[in-house]
Amino acid sequence: MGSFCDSRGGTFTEYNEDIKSTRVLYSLLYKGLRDVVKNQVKFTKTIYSTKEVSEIVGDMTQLGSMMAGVMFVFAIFQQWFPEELGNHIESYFQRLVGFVYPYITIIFPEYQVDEYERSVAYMAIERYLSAHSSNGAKRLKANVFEGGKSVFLSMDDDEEVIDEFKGINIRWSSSKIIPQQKVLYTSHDDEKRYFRLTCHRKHRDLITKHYLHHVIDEGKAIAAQTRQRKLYTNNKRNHWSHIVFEHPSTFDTLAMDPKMKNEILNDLMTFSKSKDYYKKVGKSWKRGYLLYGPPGTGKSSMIAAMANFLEYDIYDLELTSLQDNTDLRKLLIHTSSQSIIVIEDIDCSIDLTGQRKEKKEDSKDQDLIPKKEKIKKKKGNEVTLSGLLNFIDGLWSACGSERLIVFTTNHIEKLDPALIRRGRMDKHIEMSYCCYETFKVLAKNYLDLESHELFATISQLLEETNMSPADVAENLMPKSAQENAENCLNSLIKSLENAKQEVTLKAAGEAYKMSERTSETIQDSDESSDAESNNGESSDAESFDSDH
Ligand SMILES: Nc1ncnc2c1ncn2[C@@H]1O[C@H](COP(=O)(O)OP(=O)(O)OP(=O)(O)O)[C@@H](O)[C@H]1O
Ligand SMILES: [Mg+2]
Repeated sequence: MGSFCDSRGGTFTEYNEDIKSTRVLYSLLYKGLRDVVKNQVKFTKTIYSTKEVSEIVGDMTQLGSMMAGVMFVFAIFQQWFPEELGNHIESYFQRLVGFVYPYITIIFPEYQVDEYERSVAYMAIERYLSAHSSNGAKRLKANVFEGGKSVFLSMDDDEEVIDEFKGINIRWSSSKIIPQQKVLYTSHDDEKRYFRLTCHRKHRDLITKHYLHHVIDEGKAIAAQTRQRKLYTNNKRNHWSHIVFEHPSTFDTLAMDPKMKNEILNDLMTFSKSKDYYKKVGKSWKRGYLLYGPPGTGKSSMIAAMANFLEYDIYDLELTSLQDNTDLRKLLIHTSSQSIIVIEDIDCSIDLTGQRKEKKEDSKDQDLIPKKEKIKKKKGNEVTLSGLLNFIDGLWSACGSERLIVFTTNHIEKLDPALIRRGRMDKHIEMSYCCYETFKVLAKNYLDLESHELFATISQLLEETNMSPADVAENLMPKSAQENAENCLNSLIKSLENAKQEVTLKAAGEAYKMSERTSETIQDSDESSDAESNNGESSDAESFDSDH
């Protein structure tokens, strides 16, 4: 703590002992300040004479008391003055200002009224200003992407820049409104940002008819070029939080049957170009994919490959953290177009497996079954099947466009038919165990091998075992710099032989159990037939006796 000399030579620490209350502190500080100013500060040369300094201090005191008086009157005025009268006076005042003030201002809020999504205009202006005039701004905000490779600079709050368009100067400023209600802290979601455009009113037409379109079109073009794809996930406050999405999986690295791969690529390509077609047939522009198959067969990798192929964002929806269907709808509204909404392992997300009452065989349409019933809930989870069905294919599915909805599961048999019927899950894709075609793609990707004498053995073994592409990939990955392609192929053959042995043992075990069961049944049936025959003999003897 710095020491502070006053006329009595005391130091700041002495003030410490006397402090009783803030009032005392203020008067001490005021006295200290007056002493310092009056007695001329020791380490600066004399600027004013003592007489002048005391005049200044005197004026300052008068000024201070005058300001206090004005503040007091203003507070009373604000408190008691009738509001509507105040509004009238204010509107007349605004008009008066309008006559003398030659500029117009246009405000662009970050969120439109009652909108969940950021306004397109705001985002386009943000992009435009960051590219065009952020070099004029003195305070900038930096968003770093791709691990620092790309930095997006935008104007900081309360900053101002001048843009020039067809010879006229347009002033842009950015600001934010802090919520009125007293909150402990304002999170990002509470602050409402806006851009303000100011220009001379004689350029009104040029601005509204040409300049704004130019800004928004150019901002969208810049956004498309520098688009950072994002991976979103729903957080505890039922908002989407995101990270930059960078996943290496593509359809080239995805090992699967080439015919099936092409079919999926064509399906995706057709979907992304069918905006008018979906409009013509009256369907919302979305498509459902159900990826099912054993663990480690590439379902999640397929989703990443789809997103990279279409350049879509991914919304990874964790159903278990939702409270109810409203949360589900709210999240859906917040998703942007050109995105994939993913629910992984849908069979164990919430209890959707067979929670419907046993259906009578003759029930015509699955959808007639009452969907309102609540599913046995995990603690606090009120998301219902009907909520999910509407999410996929109901009225709510129409909000937003160009969107894929992807479910993955290891157990398709557990899922409710209504959930995966066409129109909801339009395309069902089975990701299966590794076959020879899949193996060849993995060998090419992992070992740069297109053929090898060991391939024939591997092909034979793959037919006799069920090994997932994940396990095959693990074997093909060199574990040290010394391991070459042949070592990896041999390690794969070894694993396949072990898997084959397990399959044989398992089959043998099943066969043994089966034979056990049959011999037991044979034994039982022998015993029962013996018993029957004994019964038969005794009853014959009885009847013989009675006849004779
Ligand atoms: N068909 C495949 N082609 C290429 N790599 C694959 C394939 N299947 C699995 N893999 C590899 O195995 C790992 C696991 O794959 P992935 O996560 O996609 O499996 P999954 O089907 O989603 O499994 P789970 O059902 O357990 O979620 C990934 O690192 C991926 O590289
Ligand atoms: Mg997965």
